[in-house]
Amino acid sequence: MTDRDRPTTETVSSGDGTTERAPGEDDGDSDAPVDREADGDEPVEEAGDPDGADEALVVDGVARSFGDVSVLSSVSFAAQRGTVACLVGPNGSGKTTLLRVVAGLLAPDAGSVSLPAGGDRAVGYLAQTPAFRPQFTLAETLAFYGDLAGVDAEPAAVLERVGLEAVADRRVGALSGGMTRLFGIAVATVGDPPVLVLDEPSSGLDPTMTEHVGSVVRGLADEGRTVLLATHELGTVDRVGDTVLVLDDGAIQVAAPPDELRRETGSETLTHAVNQYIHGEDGDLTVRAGTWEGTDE
Ligand SMILES: Nc1ncnc2c1ncn2[C@@H]1O[C@H](COP(=O)(O)OP(=O)(O)OP(=O)(O)O)[C@@H](O)[C@H]1O
Repeated sequence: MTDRDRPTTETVSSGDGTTERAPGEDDGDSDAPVDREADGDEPVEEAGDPDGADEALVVDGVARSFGDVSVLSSVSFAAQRGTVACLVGPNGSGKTTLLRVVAGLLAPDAGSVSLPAGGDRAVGYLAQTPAFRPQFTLAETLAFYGDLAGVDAEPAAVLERVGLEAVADRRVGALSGGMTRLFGIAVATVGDPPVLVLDEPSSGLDPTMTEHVGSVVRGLADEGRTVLLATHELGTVDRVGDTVLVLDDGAIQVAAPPDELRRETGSETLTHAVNQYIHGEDGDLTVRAGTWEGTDE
């Protein structure tokens, strides 16, 4: 039995005003790996239901506000081991907020997140705009994040996961945009967490690199990890996603495989299908003009 097979879960309960917990978090978009176990301030529960062991990630009734603005009112879903769950929704619908709650960077006001306890870390996180020190090499950067998380960084193995093993000694500042994003994914896998949370891993990349990043993400899931990613690229969702989670109005409006969404809505494109679940501000089931950027390209 591997670490990942262990039928234990870590449950992060509702926030009730507790502080945010990520080491090194600064402006709310830190790419620092999360080390829940080293924090030692979160309850860890044994899973009561071994039959549910395939449900690697369970989000139950998560709510989160900023001041008097409610962003997430009640978000619930489960994701299985070895799958890619794609979180889509209009700009400002709360995707990043939800990912940060799942990654343990932001405490929920209510609800819970359950993660498998296998591996040295429960969850790895790629921020929407990861920032690395440009003068450090990839290997040095991985060692830094390994130290931060209290795990063996294993630079060679980690870089091999994303196909960057040949450039371990290159400075991060000399990487292309696509390679930097791949490196960010690699950093998220330090400590081999069973759950990866990736915020728009291929936004702004050219089509070839977008496809490559998608393949890397798919491969990470096929090895048994659970991937939760936020994206506006519905082509990527179609290629690599097992489940589409449509977030709008503070809740998951639908959770289903891409094909099923198209079938259920009688849609030819995934964009059209997803839009059927997004509420306009006037309550119509239409896309909010100017805020939905989903494409099927
Ligand atoms: N730290 C914060 N303080 C106050 N408001 C915040 C904070 N973080 C996010 N918000 C607000 O929460 C809402 C949701 O933001 P979030 O970034 O989660 O949306 P998103 O779906 O990821 O957007 P996008 O698709 O544009 O990346 C926005 O109105 C945003 O302004």
